Amino acid sequence: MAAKEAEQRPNPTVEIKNLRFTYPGIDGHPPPGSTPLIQDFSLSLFPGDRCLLVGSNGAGKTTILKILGGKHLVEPEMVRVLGRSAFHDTALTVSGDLCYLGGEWRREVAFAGFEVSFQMDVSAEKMIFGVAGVDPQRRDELIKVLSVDLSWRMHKVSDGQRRRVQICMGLLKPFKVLLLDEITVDLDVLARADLMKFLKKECQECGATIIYATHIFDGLEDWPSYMVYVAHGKLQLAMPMDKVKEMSNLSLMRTVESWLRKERDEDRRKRKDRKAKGLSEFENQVEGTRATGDPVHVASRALNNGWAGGRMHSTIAGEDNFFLSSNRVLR
Ligand SMILES: Nc1ncnc2c1ncn2[C@@H]1O[C@H](COP(=O)(O)OP(=O)(O)OP(=O)(O)O)[C@@H](O)[C@H]1O
Repeated sequence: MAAKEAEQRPNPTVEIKNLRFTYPGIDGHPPPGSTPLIQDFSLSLFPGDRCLLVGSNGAGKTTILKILGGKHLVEPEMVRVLGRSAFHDTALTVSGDLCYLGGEWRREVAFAGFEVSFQMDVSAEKMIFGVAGVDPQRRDELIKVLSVDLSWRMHKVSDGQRRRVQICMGLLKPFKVLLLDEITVDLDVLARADLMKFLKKECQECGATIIYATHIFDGLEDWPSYMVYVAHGKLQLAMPMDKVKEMSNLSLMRTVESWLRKERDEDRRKRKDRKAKGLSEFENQVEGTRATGDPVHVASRALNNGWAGGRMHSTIAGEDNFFLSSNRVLR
């Protein structure tokens, strides 16, 4: 009976097993004596899951999404997306099956593949219809969902209007796994609600899996089917939304707020204890960087501890990085 049930269960679309990840220092290697930023992180998600990824600033959400999006190198068995290694199997992203819309995308989609800036004197129509191989029905639906006016000139629109065009373009190709790193910041309440409704439908009707990292919980009460809470690069909680609701009778925002408050109080207490013992207040500080190494993995530098020459983009915020940016969302 159990075997039959296991047989009927779909394969996970996202599978993370004991993930460890360390950002390299300036020499391309983790600073000696440091500890991994992401540790002991395991998670399985299935077709149809709408996962909300929450955690305080610096918890590791973006890092996890980028690893899933194949932007950082990790051991292939640690992260599987649609049964494949996102970093090694570039066909996953090229086909559109795996789609990452996050910080880099916000800056780069402006010219990546289209060779035009999102702030050029070009119409929204030209931008959107310039994407080849798209189902016209899906395109029409997205234009409607995001209320894009095709006559908008991209150099004259507001940040939110530009964002709508950008999101529309990002979603034109159907995806099986979508990774969203807070892309709705500039959207008005209506645009955001309609977009989240569209994304929910993609999961329910097409079996897509979405992981959405956000700090904005307005109107999200009934959106997620699954919650993941991460703190200091470690998984604190991963459970279906029904279970979260059983655990807490507070609103989604208040629930998350209570977790973060508890985490902050605990951090403060630890810092106070360390200070009282004459130790440095902050743990894991190596040469002023939070990017820390793993002595065990130093031996396996073939995997480069996350550094992928030529593929890992700079995440250093600065004017130079935003020259052709579609907006000014700095991370
Ligand atoms: N390229 C990098 N090199 C070294 N450390 C980095 C790099 N990018 C991020 N970090 C560090 O990794 C930690 C996790 O960052 P990450 O961006 O994943 O957090 P986050 O949970 O997405 O935060 P936020 O909610 O503020 O977006 C932070 O302490 C950050 O300083």
